[in-house]
Amino acid sequence: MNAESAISARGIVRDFQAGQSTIRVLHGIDTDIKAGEMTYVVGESGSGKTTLISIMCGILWPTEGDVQVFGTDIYNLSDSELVKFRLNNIGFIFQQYNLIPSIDAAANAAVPLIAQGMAIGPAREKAKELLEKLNIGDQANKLPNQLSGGQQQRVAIARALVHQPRLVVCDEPTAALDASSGRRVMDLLRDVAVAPDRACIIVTHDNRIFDLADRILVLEDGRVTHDGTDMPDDH
Ligand SMILES: Nc1ncnc2c1ncn2[C@@H]1O[C@H](COP(=O)(O)OP(=O)(O)OP(=O)(O)O)[C@@H](O)[C@H]1O
Repeated sequence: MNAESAISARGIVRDFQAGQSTIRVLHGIDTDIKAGEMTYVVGESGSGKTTLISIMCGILWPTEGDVQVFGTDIYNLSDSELVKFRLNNIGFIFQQYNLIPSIDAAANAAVPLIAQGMAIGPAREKAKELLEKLNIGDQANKLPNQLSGGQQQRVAIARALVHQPRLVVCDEPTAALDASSGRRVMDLLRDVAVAPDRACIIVTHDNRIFDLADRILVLEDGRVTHDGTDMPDDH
């Protein structure tokens, strides 16, 4: 692994069972995600983007291959070590927000801090600061089902960033948001997630934010076909 890599993925293969047959979704991916950068993963629907980022952030086991995150070989950890590693180092924003329905927005956003042992009062305060930055501070005491889709997404974003993880991994973080909320989310992601010892990976189809990428990986049928600072001409 080179010195500035946040993630080093080697020989990543992932198969899924579909009835009697096996489908190979990732075909031996070798890539490094650099620290200090916002890396986008783009590609057509079904090209394997969600599968790849799920493997990179320790929530989906590769069929073959190794992933190092900040020098830790995550799939060689025990289950409990991996849970702890994720809690301390990784923030996720997935398309399903997975908010806890029975607790309010501030408590949902505070979950990682509470899981790390912080008392509820200060954890809620920290969570509220992020909700303010995301322009939903006034929704802090509402339950998820009292919030719009875009507001729920911002609570999920606050939850992913509240413990200042070294790696933030996002699947379509701006999909449910209007242009100005989307920009605010991207600014916040850059503030929290882009630093010399941190990294951020974003899967997106949102061409309103393509200009914000430091680096773009294009996936086609489970292979990386472009790795550069700009979008390839045919996208
Ligand atoms: N749990 C699973 N079981 C079987 N097949 C799966 C599973 N998860 C993903 N796949 C298949 O793997 C392929 C890649 O899926 P993936 O979700 O990674 O693509 P994607 O590029 O993120 O797509 P999208 O942009 O639509 O979210 C698809 O053909 C999908 O049907």
